[in-house]
Amino acid sequence: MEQQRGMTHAPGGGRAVWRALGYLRRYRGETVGAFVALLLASGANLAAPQMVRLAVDEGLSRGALSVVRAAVAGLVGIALVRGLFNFLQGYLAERASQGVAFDLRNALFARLQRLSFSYHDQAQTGQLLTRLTNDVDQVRAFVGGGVVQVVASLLMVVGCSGLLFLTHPLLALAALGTIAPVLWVLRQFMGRISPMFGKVQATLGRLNSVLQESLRGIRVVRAFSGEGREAARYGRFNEEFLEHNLQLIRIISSHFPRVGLFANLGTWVVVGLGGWLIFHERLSVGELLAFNSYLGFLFMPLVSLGFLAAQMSRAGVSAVRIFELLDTAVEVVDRPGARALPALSGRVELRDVHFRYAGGEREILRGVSFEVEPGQLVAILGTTGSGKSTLINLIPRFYDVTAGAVLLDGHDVREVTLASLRSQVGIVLQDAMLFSGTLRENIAYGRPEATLEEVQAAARAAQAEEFIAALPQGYDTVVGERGVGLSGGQRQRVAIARALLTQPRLLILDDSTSAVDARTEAEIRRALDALMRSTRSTAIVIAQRLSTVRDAHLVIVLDEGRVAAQGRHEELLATSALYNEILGSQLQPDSVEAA
Ligand SMILES: Nc1ncnc2c1ncn2[C@@H]1O[C@H](COP(=O)(O)OP(=O)(O)OP(=O)(O)O)[C@@H](O)[C@H]1O
Repeated sequence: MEQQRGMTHAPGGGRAVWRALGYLRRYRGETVGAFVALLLASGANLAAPQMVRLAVDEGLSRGALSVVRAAVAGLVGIALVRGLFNFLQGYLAERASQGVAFDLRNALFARLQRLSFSYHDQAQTGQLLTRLTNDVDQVRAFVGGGVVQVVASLLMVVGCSGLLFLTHPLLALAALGTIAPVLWVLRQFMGRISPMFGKVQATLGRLNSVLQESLRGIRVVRAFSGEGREAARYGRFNEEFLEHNLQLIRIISSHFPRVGLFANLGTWVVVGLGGWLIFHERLSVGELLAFNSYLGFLFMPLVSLGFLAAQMSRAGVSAVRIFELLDTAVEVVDRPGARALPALSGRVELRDVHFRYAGGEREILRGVSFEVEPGQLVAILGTTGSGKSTLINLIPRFYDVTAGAVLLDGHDVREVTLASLRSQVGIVLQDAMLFSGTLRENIAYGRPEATLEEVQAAARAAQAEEFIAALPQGYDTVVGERGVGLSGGQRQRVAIARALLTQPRLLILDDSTSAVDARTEAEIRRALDALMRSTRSTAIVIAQRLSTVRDAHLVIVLDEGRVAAQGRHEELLATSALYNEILGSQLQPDSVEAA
């Protein structure tokens, strides 16, 4: 889906560029400054041929050396002014466009942080990275510098044409006639180049996706000797990327010589018709020189308008991709008038909950209902794919129910603010994701202001203190990306400490203890029990161990999205065949529980 979207040839590219230009508003000073500087530089450019005309017509042909000297001095002055204003123009325009890129990147990042899980489920990370880096860069290249040049080039075209007419109307008419084919070539060029840009960006996105995926899964790749296959997959997209870029180059390089050819046409007309006019004394040599310079000046902005048009169409494609992301609706948001969830006591109720993933055919949860009192431990059990993870994702509103309701202390989670909801729910997910940084920073992720003592207390409760203390740098140990350098069990205990530090009234654990050995698991369980007793937190745990279901106040048995049975362990043992089956096949006995 992402790919198809990327492939389309940027409908609304113009509108998107226009919208990107709106970001210049914050850099109005720089933009206007660059524009004025460019106008002055162009003015200086236009004045130069007049100096040449003066030197030839008034100086050389009349033997007035002083006029020639003055004209040369004028040319030097013009060159200096032009240099200064060109510098200012370049500098200010770049400041403005860098500012726009800065704002776009921040806006995109903020949007990605807020977008719902349902979006991230489908989006390819590589495509998103490309939008934040390369697409922003394409827009940056045009906005600012490009737009100033477009306006200046248009003014230059008008100014030069005016001066040509002033110099000699007939010659001007003839010379301008040669521009028509140039415009025709540029039009053709535009039509062919802009769809190509869309393809290039989409291919780059796919290339980055393959790269990102195979780096993330490098262990799996090695384990299955998939290096060759991955290289081939990358190679395929890389080849496609190269091919699209080459096509781009072919379009560019086959069109510009034609522009040059037609530009020569103008010179032929000037030399031929101009020479005839001089011969018949209707034009001076100086005027012809000035005329030829202006004609040259006219082609410069025309050709650069061609380049700019290409750049603009490229920026348009990228801007569409950027705004598409910025405009993606965040599905899970605070409702208007949502109020903060008061301090929870920890009662949880699911009332006839139905759920279907966005675009999914099947209902994953079909009328799930249960109630949990504050401080209780709930164990969720079920066949694989029965919807256990999905169910616990609905409590902190990672997704919204399709029908029914999730209530905390009687408040529908959709009626309260997300911040107040999630700050009171502690979650340990299957993938104990850590960030590059110190262990202390990782544990304090949910409460960065926590003191070292608080961090230590959380680590102690999560049975992580011992291994952290054994590290040379202790809590200041820097863990790599995704917690590289720690074992799976260590990572999970850090993740548990992270959840505990926020002192949640409701704790949710998804398979959190599956990556630790039985002894550690027993220790963690004891720590959690102690914690739940002391804080009276409610805990909802996807059960992996017999001890969990035995201690649970309530066991929920899920089967294909329905609650097949619920009750205490002993009751279910006696009444539910499915429960007995799952106990036998899935749960690990607590051989070391007593140890
Ligand atoms: N993000 C998603 N988008 C679409 N469908 C999904 C998504 N996540 C899970 N599913 C589907 O929902 C169903 C339930 O998945 P879920 O992960 O909740 O089951 P589970 O009981 O936790 O399974 P397991 O015990 O194997 O982890 C599965 O059929 C799965 O294919």
